[in-house]
Amino acid sequence: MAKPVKVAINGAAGRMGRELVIACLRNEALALAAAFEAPGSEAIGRDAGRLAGADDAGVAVDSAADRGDRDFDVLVDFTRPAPCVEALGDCVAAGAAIVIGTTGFDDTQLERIDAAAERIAVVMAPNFSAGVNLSLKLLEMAAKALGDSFDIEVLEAHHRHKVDAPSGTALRMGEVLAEATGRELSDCAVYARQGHTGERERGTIGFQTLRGGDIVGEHTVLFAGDGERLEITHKASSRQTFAGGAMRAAGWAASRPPGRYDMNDVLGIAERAD
Ligand SMILES: NC(=O)C1=CN([C@@H]2O[C@H](COP(=O)(O)OP(=O)(O)OC[C@H]3O[C@@H](n4cnc5c(N)ncnc54)[C@H](OP(=O)(O)O)[C@@H]3O)[C@@H](O)[C@H]2O)C=CC1
Ligand SMILES: O=C(O)C1=N[C@H](C(=O)O)C[C@H](O)C1
Repeated sequence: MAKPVKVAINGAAGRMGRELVIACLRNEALALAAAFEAPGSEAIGRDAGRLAGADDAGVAVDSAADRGDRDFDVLVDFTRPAPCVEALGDCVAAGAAIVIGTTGFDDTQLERIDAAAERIAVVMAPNFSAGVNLSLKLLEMAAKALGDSFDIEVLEAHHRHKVDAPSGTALRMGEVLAEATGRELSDCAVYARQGHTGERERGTIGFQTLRGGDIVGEHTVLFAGDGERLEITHKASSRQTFAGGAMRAAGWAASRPPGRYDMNDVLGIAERAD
């Protein structure tokens, strides 16, 4: 049997971090090798499995400042843009791959990720669920088929703790929709409406953001035409769907050459639908 892939989890005490620890412990092809938290976090020193509500994992949470001293094949990061970018240097130095689930990066941070992908395998996706990644293909097909006679709106809803808006998934959906209809998202996105807005401008893609309670993550793309409308919806009801997908990506990434990959590469549905 092949040796298990050594996985480290950055942000191990977070909402996703705890789910990632559980998903890693459940996956026989993977071994939890390390877990990191922000320097000064009260989670440091605690067992990562216990912290996640599972059995003892035999892995104590370390400070991210000590990451360079630990041995792992893949780092899985669901934190914030700044700590994620900070972790890239350690991954490059160790020759380890990175799986990035964090969302909300600015252009400079994205350039740092692209630069790291020249040295190591980087799998980055704003959503690691199989359903959302399949929906990106469906959206591409629908946008191409319906053309600009249908108005497109992207609606997303998340829990009250989410700090970035629109969600990374909604923005990715917007990019796919814009590309499928020969546009740049930056030229056609409308992120807010208030007051006397005038009529809806043809060819724009609107985004609506809802925040509240414990909503795990819901996305709907509305294609509104004359006399009919099509809605494509994905609803996540458990963070394990993201965590399981991220662990699948970690196992896949460990043996990949340097490059920037996404979840459709992992799932083997990377070709664009024509
Ligand atoms: N791609 C996908 O499928 C999904 C992506 N996400 C994304 O994942 C990210 C995290 O979401 P969520 O788990 O809800 O957020 P949380 O705030 O619950 O978790 C983030 C964790 O990262 C920790 N952290 C902060 N700084 C560092 C550091 N320097 N080193 C290591 N860890 C650090 C935080 O610690 P502290 O609280 O002490 O600051 C916290 O424990 C978000 O960007 C979200 O959009 C979420 C779900 C699915
Ligand atoms: O912050 C979250 O929780 C989520 N974030 C991701 C995003 O921004 O798209 C994915 C998921 O919907 C949950």
